[in-house]
Amino acid sequence: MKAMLEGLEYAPEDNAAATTAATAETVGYAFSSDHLRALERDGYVVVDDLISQDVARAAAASARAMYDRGVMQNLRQEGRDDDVAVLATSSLPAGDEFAGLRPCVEALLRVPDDLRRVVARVDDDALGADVVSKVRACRAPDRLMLARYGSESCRYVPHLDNDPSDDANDAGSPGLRPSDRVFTLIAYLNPDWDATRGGRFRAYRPGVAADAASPSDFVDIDPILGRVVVFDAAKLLHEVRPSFHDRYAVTVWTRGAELLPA
Ligand SMILES: O=C(O)CCC(=O)C(=O)O
Ligand SMILES: [Fe+2]
Repeated sequence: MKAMLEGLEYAPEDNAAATTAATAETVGYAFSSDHLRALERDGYVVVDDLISQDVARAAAASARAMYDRGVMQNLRQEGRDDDVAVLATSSLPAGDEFAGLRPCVEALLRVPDDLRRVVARVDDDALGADVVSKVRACRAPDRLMLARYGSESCRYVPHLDNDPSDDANDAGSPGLRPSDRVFTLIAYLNPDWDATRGGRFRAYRPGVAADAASPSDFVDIDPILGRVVVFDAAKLLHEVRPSFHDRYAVTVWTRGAELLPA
């Protein structure tokens, strides 16, 4: 197992700027000011062209291999049924069967720099102060989470990823606490997903309580291959609806700049 988890020597903080610069010529930037306006207005934005289908497919195969190897575990947290593996971005699992994760993770780790580029290009007045300050503050983290929801109606009840009213919000080491989360980035890794499989990501409108919500109070998003959802970790109430098929995703929580090592 140790050999399997050996590092790939990928340093996200250094690498983010370099890889963004290197790929900008060929792939362009995934985010525009419209994405940031949606993020501000709705608390979330869906981006379908950040990760190519090939990259997502390779990541999906590696995620499945991780599960098959028994690396993912249920956290026994009330309200969530997923099995997860928390991985250091600097030491993604080595070996061919896991290599597919890396390009997908790299794409997610570039997002903070990409968002800052958008903010730098756009007039501040055109964007809200809250989203601008969060984009300026957010940084690529040094951990990511791989999650699998099984087919037995596995779900995650409505919650905030950064919830000050939760006793556990400040638990953990600096940089890894829920309270450190700024934006949540989730890449879905599910080829051939269709509505009969359930497992939708439900995003509630701002200010709505989940137990009093009517259908016009939320949007359901299919976890299709290569789709990325970006949302405000402290603002967007969300859930995973019961899933009737294996459902994989990789999650990155961008964190505040003040938490970066000097
Ligand atoms: O996989 C998803 O769609 C969301 C999962 C989630 O909300 C979480 O892990 O906090
Ligand atoms: Fe969540």
